[in-house]
Amino acid sequence: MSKPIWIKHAAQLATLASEGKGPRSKEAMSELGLIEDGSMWIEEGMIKAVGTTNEFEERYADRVNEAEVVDATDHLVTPGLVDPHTHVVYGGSREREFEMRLEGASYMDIMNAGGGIHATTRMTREALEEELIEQTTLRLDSFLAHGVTTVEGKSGYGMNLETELKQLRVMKKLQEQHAIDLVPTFMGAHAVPAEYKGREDEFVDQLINEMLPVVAEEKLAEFNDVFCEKGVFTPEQTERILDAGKRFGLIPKIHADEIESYGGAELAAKIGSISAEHLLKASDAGIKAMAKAGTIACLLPATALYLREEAAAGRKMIDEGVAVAISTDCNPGSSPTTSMPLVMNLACISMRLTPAEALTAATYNAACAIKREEKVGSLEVGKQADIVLWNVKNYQELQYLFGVNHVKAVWKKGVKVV
Ligand SMILES: N=CN[C@@H](CCC(=O)O)C(=O)O
Ligand SMILES: [Zn+2]
Repeated sequence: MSKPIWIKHAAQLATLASEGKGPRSKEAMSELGLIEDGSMWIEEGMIKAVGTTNEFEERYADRVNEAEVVDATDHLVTPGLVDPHTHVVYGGSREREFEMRLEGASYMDIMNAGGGIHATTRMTREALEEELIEQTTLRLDSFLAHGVTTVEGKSGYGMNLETELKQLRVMKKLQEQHAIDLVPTFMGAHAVPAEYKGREDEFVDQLINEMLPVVAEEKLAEFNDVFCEKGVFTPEQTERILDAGKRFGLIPKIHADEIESYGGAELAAKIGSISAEHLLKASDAGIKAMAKAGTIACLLPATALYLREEAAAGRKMIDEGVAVAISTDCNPGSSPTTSMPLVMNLACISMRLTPAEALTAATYNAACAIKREEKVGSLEVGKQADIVLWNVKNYQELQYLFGVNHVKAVWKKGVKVV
């Protein structure tokens, strides 16, 4: 049995204590449950107590010798960050497209010419399972180094049964092998594969009748996501796919209104999608509908920056009552990054979230977007000891000193991994 850990004298402990209340919106996004000169007691991978160091000196006076003591003087301590939207399992890379976009080509031009998602699909179909495991492990290591302890991952670079299953099985294996918790999403509807060009509805039928049943039968995914975008899947096709997924117990998510305003936010609200992703071009009516339905907005400011597009209206969404989460969108085309700290910085700079809101969006609300709020996303008794010790004194400094990785140490389920 490992020693208990006592993290003491934290300059600031941002607990995000939420008492299971569910996604935070409006003012609740600013409530970080701060404790100054904070302490935490960790045992068997779980958080056993959270409070001030003063309280702990008395409470644990007779156990201090058995514990490993971590002095967090002058350091901020937060929950492990949660990334609720990634495409982390893929083959190959697309640096040439980066150059092409700088030369003037658009994301959709490249995709329609057989590049983009189609290029990664070809490379992922060709890759051996072991190669995908090796490449994805490096990305997950990098996530951990940036303070991220839980990552959602999507399939969607197969778009045939064989490769979709290969991606999902890679995630299952990595969930067993890697310290990070991986949450799997089926995204067979990421694009219409080249071999189905002009026969889009046939592909939707295949997805519903042949892929979804196997994914569900093998319990390889918890969520079902669709790229609802002009020229990809229509709102009607999206609804059919997500409805079918629901019948197999898969929870809907939608890539909505990324490139054009297409009714994606409205659809997410209408069908009870847990979240809608991107939302760069979401309409005002869509934002209002999401607030009313309690749909979480999963915003991806690094993607907007990388595509040189204006970021989503994060400030407005919060003011309208939408619960906002943020994510890297880690993928080989529109956001090849694993840095959630950078994403928090960008959430402030390009979407005008406050530093406190950005931290909530990257922890508790992110956990809610992947239904992990009972285990991670806040520092509360009974939760997993997923904890980050930062080289800054407070949460404002974390967002202010931007573009730098301030991680000093990371514990995953009570084990020091960084
Ligand atoms: N927009 C759709 N899917 C991904 C990008 C995938 C890719 O370009 O490979 C996204 O969320 O940004
Ligand atoms: Zn995505």
